[in-house]
Amino acid sequence: MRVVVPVSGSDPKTRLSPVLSPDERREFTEAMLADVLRALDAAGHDPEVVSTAPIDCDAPVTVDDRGLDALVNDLLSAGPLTVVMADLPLVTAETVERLFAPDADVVLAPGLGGGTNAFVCRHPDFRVDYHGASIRDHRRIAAETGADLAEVDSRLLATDIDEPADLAEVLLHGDGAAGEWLADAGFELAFDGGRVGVERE
Ligand SMILES: Nc1nc2c(ncn2[C@@H]2O[C@H](COP(=O)(O)OP(=O)(O)OP(=O)(O)O)[C@@H](O)[C@H]2O)c(=O)[nH]1
Ligand SMILES: C[C@H](OP(=O)(O)O)C(=O)O
Repeated sequence: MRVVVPVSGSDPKTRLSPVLSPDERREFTEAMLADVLRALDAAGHDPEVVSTAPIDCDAPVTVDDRGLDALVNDLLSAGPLTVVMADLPLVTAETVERLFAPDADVVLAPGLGGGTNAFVCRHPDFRVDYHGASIRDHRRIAAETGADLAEVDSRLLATDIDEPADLAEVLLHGDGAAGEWLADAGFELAFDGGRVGVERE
């Protein structure tokens, strides 16, 4: 099965702009991507990266500036496909194996906040509609196409790093390149009585 990791390579992770400069957002994106590729590789897959701009990583890269829906739906029309987002630095080989375990036409991995962090598709008619609460749209599309559906209940796969507060999850649980990058950049956990946050030296 083809395993694709889409990456926004030119101006990634704009929601992290309050805490990271444009160059830092690109570097941090590469670090998260390295963690995702390492997990896929350790689970026995040969991931390909499709990025909107050239990006440094340990996998074949295709540069394609289409938006997510146009890109992924084109790939889906060519046959079975797995998509794993690039902003999931907590993903491990074991969680990747859980994504591939169900023998369903479509397997969805929901993300925090309503997105779809990964999917496996073995059905010819399933298509994606990202953004907004895409997990709901993808459940609906799977039902409309008659595909049988499974979902993976995994905190590690669900934790996409979108907003500054999400960086705490990487410092708390990440043991790869993204956590190392944040520590080198001076990020630390911050405790102020509510959920643990981050602060920068
Ligand atoms: N190839 C490709 N990948 C994309 C595109 N938009 C987002 N991605 C990737 O899809 C995943 C989920 O996207 P988002 O969480 O919105 O990431 P983002 O676009 O870098 O972040 P924001 O600018 O904060 O929305 C990440 O792995 C992105 O790198 C796109 O237009 N093309
Ligand atoms: C691409 C989008 O990502 P989010 O913005 O939810 O992280 C989605 O999963 O629909």
